[in-house]
Amino acid sequence: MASSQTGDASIPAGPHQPPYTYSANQGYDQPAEPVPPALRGGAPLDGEVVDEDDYLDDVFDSADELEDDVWDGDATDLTKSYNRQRQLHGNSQSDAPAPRSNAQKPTANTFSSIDDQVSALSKHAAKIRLDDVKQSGGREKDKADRATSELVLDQRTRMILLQMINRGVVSEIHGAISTGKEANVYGAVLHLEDGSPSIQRAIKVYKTSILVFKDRERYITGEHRFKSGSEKGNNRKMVKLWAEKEFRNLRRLHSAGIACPEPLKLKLHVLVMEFLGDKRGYAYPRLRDARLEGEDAEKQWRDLYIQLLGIMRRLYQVCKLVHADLSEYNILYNDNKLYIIDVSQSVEHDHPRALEFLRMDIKNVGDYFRRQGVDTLQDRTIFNFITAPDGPVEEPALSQAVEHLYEVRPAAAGGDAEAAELEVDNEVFRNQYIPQTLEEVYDIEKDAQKLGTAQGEQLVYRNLLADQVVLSKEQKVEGDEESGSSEESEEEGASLGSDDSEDESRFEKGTPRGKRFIDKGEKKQHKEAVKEAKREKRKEKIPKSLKKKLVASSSRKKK
Ligand SMILES: Nc1ncnc2c1ncn2[C@@H]1O[C@H](COP(=O)(O)OP(=O)(O)OP(=O)(O)O)[C@@H](O)[C@H]1O
Ligand SMILES: [Mg+2]
Repeated sequence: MASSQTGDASIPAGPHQPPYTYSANQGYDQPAEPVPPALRGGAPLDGEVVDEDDYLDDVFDSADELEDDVWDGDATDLTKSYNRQRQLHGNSQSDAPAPRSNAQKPTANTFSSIDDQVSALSKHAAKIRLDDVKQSGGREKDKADRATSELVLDQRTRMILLQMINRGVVSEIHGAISTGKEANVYGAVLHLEDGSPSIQRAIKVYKTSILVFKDRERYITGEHRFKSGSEKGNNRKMVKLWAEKEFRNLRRLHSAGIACPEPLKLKLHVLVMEFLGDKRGYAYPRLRDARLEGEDAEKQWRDLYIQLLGIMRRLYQVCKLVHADLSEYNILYNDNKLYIIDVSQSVEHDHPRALEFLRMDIKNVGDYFRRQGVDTLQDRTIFNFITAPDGPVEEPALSQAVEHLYEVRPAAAGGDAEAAELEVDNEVFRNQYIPQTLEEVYDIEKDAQKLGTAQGEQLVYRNLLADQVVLSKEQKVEGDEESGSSEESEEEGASLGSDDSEDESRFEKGTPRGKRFIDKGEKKQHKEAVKEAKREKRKEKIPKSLKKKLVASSSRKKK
């Protein structure tokens, strides 16, 4: 039981307990502060099983932290960061003598023990004020007076938050913007030294409870970034991966210019990101709670719908992601603009179930906007719009392309009949077969021949067939024959920590070679040759585990 951590006796005894605490840049200037109960007493929540030995180890290990590039220069310079924080939060109010400065550059190891680090952080304890809740008008009132138990942090989380304060990522943490099954989101603020206006931030804390991860399985199975499998059964590791996934996905969205919170800092299961809301700390409403006012509300809804379809295409084509939980709950709204959030479950577009998730996203979006009175397009039309390799990925061309879809859609009967027709087609589309793997698509060569005919139009995944799957595979093999070097693109094992760019080139459209049109016998022969070539290649292949080790040993470098 972790509560045993309250008593000193339960903490594995160090070789020697110094009477004074040494803190970086402060020297042995103060007797070790007793750790307030608020810090030491917090039992792990969520039914987490605790291994006492390493309960806080990873919190104080900076090896696996992620930050956005913006923070790189700053936050890795601990001296600078520490001094800044000391000025900001530390000793200005206390009567203690000015701390001695230390010319040596401190590192994480400067601290003599985790215990000391805990004490050192305790001075920030008062800056976490979770009962200070800001609620924007649209949200349900009952959420405002949440049970305090929901707001109690387990000790690891509290330590991470204190560390974030200590490092100047945020200065204070306020109440929860949202408490959910899987995560709580807190509002935070960063006060700046130069007196410029404070910056609001949002902190998403993933819960480590076992129950809530049940339905995560389907997103993970087939996701190569989770391939190692060893994570299964270890909640803390899973949650960490989950947070990391959200961080990386947000980074992809952000760099693709899709409106979303900019990810700033990640430590284990705690993610600090840009706050989407006003200067006073009120978060933008979810699209679900958005109130569009004015006489042109109808047009505003339609514009938002078109904006969202553009975002979905951009997400798919540029970020190579499917959101996989897109709905009015995971989109924030402000001033005619939509912000995409909650991308921890988003999958790569080559995830075995990516197309299924995309279809589900399209349904949710369509259903919601229809309820707002928007004349929506058919699910099938949108699916094709999003997955078609050709076409724009930038505004305003994206919106124009959607407008074009309205223009060219078959004339419908109008009124109820039209609605019924749309309903039927959507229903058919939603039940249509979507291959689970792209291999399945490749095998169905007959489908390739259907393309360009009326039958081909009915294929849900025709855009993938057209010149991505069939051609890219053949091209790849041809490339192999020429250069003998593209084995890498066959690799699925891009680890979670690796750059995904290699992956993303996989579906890039190349120049068509017309292989689909050669005669059947020749095609079969070609296929055999390809298989043989692959077999040969495999013999020389370095095992993935070895490769990883080699890469790790030659390029392991912390950010
Ligand atoms: N960057 C942000 N700025 C402002 N508000 C945010 C931000 N991120 C999240 N929120 C608020 O927190 C809520 C929950 O966030 P999110 O959807 O990411 O969590 P979640 O994974 O759905 O959590 P759960 O499933 O446990 O409810 C959002 O609906 C939004 O109101
Ligand atoms: Mg959500």
